[in-house]
Amino acid sequence: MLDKLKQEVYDANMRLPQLDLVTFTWGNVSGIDRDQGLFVIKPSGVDYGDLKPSDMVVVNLKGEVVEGNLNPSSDTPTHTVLYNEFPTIGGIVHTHSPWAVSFAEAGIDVPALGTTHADTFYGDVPVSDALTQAEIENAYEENTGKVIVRTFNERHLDPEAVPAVLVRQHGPFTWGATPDKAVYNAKVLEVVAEMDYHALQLTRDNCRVPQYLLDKHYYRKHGNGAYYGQTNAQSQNHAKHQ
Ligand SMILES: O=C(CO)[C@@H](O)[C@@H](O)COP(=O)(O)O
Repeated sequence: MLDKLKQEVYDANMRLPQLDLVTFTWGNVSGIDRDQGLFVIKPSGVDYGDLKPSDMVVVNLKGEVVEGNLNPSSDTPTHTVLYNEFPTIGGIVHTHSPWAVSFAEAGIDVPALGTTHADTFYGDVPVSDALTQAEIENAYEENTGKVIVRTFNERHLDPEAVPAVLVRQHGPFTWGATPDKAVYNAKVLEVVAEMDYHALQLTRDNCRVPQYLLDKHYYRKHGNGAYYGQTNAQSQNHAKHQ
């Protein structure tokens, strides 16, 4: 079942250690088949070096395992909430990448300070509220998803325009149209978090990007007016002549 998606999610999971986004077994990637209402996620606690595509666990949108011999990621309830509440996303990543986690632990948004940020995130990457003791002691991972959704609703954020969040005292979740895009967004978040940390060490002045620069860089790569990179035809033609 869903062998192609399992391979895609496996490949995306393997990019986490390749991109230095995870230590040990921390982190996980999932991907969804919206037509079937099923998603595929990394099994819990399995070392990336021991992982196989057939180890991926298939889960429905109620969070129930429908196929797989291994336990799904402990964060499966969080992914379940996000797939239900953010209907356009196709893949989700959770990591403990250190620069993003530093902002999550400090309770600080990753601010939009430059074009590197603006190319991927249309504004600050928000930090959520801390989960309450009750939210932690009961249905913790599901409540983690609910706190993420609450953060976006309360701050009137579009999850497509800002495909990332910092769960306070925990770490980043990112998402995208595909598992691979969610991994890309996770790496960009880690890189801009490190850049922001240093910029904020160098100056206490307001060094946020102005709206017009944010617009230029974000919409240059996203939306109908996007013109960054190559058209599909140009890319296919280029690939043919490799
Ligand atoms: O956040 C944490 C641990 O704090 C988990 O996401 C991480 O260890 C990965 O757990 P899984 O192996 O996916 O169950």
